[in-house]
Amino acid sequence: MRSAKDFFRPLAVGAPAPPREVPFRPSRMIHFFDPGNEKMAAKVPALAPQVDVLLGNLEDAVAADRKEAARAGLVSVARATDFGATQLWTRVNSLDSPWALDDLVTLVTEIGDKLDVVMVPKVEGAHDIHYVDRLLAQLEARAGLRRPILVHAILETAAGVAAVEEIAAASPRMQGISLGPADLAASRRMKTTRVGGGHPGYLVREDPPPTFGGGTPSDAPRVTYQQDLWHYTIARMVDACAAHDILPYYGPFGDIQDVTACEDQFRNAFLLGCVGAWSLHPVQIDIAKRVFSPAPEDVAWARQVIEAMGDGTGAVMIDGKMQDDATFKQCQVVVGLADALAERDPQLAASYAAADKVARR
Ligand SMILES: CC(=O)SCCNC(=O)CCNC(=O)[C@H](O)C(C)(C)COP(=O)(O)OP(=O)(O)OC[C@H]1O[C@@H](n2cnc3c(N)ncnc32)[C@H](O)[C@@H]1OP(=O)(O)O
Ligand SMILES: O=CC(=O)O
Ligand SMILES: [Mg+2]
Repeated sequence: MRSAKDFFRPLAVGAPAPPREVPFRPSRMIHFFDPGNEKMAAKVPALAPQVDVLLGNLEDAVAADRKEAARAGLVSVARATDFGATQLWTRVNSLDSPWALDDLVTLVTEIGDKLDVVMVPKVEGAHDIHYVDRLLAQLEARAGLRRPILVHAILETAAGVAAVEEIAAASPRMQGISLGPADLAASRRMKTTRVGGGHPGYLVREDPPPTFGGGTPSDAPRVTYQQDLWHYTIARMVDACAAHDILPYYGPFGDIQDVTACEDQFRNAFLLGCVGAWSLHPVQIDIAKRVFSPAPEDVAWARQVIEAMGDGTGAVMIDGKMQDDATFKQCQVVVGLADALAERDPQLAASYAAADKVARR
């Protein structure tokens, strides 16, 4: 067992020191592109200023005979592009595939200085993170990197969900976790055929009207409510991430044309504590930006509560609602996120300032 003191020592001689905390950088959308698809890769320089994170995907959705081309494509697009403040991530192939080792060796060696985060799919337990952790340290030392590359796990196997707390705690490199609803559905043997979102068959139905005195049951229609297939897993992932000070994300929403349901899925994740989601297609970028930035009127309200609460203790009434230490802390979360995002997004900063002005009238 590693001692607590070892935790922050490099795992290879000459590797950079592991991070002590996850630096806050906006990551409202992790935008996926296939670096082996020349048309898509050509859009990367123009996409960079529009997104928080660009992710060169090497795993699922890249055909087996295109794996090498995707890896080589990512090396050339990373070398040729100035990403500015936008983060560059990659999703490597899963650790049980024949490509994962070459993905890590090539990418850290060739473009390690540009890579912020490596997303690891199908993580089943802390042992998977330990493997990547040590390998990254060796490769960083060999490449002479000064900054450690962070690790992001996808929660998309039943074993991974059962071990989510130990995965979150497995390394100081852990940056966050994304829900992978498509693979998770397969791993759990769910009977869906979708990438995220709900299912009309997963519902509750209101009771039939009571038949007092043994009358004939009514055949009047009964309202049904579609339920959220992902609530349990997202909530569990959020708790594991919050407990270990790393960041939770919703993953992919595959029905690209259903922008309304995509927005709903993203918003549910945001309200439950997630900081971002994946965008698979350009149309999902603005949805994520809108949803994962606190709404200007909510920020203005939160500032009002913080101001009224003074040192954050006690209780006050605002507009008929009781506020106390706990709502003060919730409001600090909202304002803290808004301020951090506004620092890098002038348009958002302006909309927060405008809402604040209206609220103070
Ligand atoms: C379960 C999981 O693992 S999810 C993660 C893995 N999946 C992915 O990464 C999928 C990424 N996305 C894609 O591959 C594509 O968006 C697809 C296949 C879903 C749809 O692609 P298309 O059929 O080309 O979509 P569409 O015709 O609407 O594209 C419009 C334009 O946007 C471009 N585009 C589409 N997706 C992207 C993207 N992710 N990034 C950049 N540009 C894109 C297309 O190249 C096209 O460009 P053009 O107008 O110059 O021709
Ligand atoms: O990789 C993502 C998923 O949903 O599977
Ligand atoms: Mg998957």
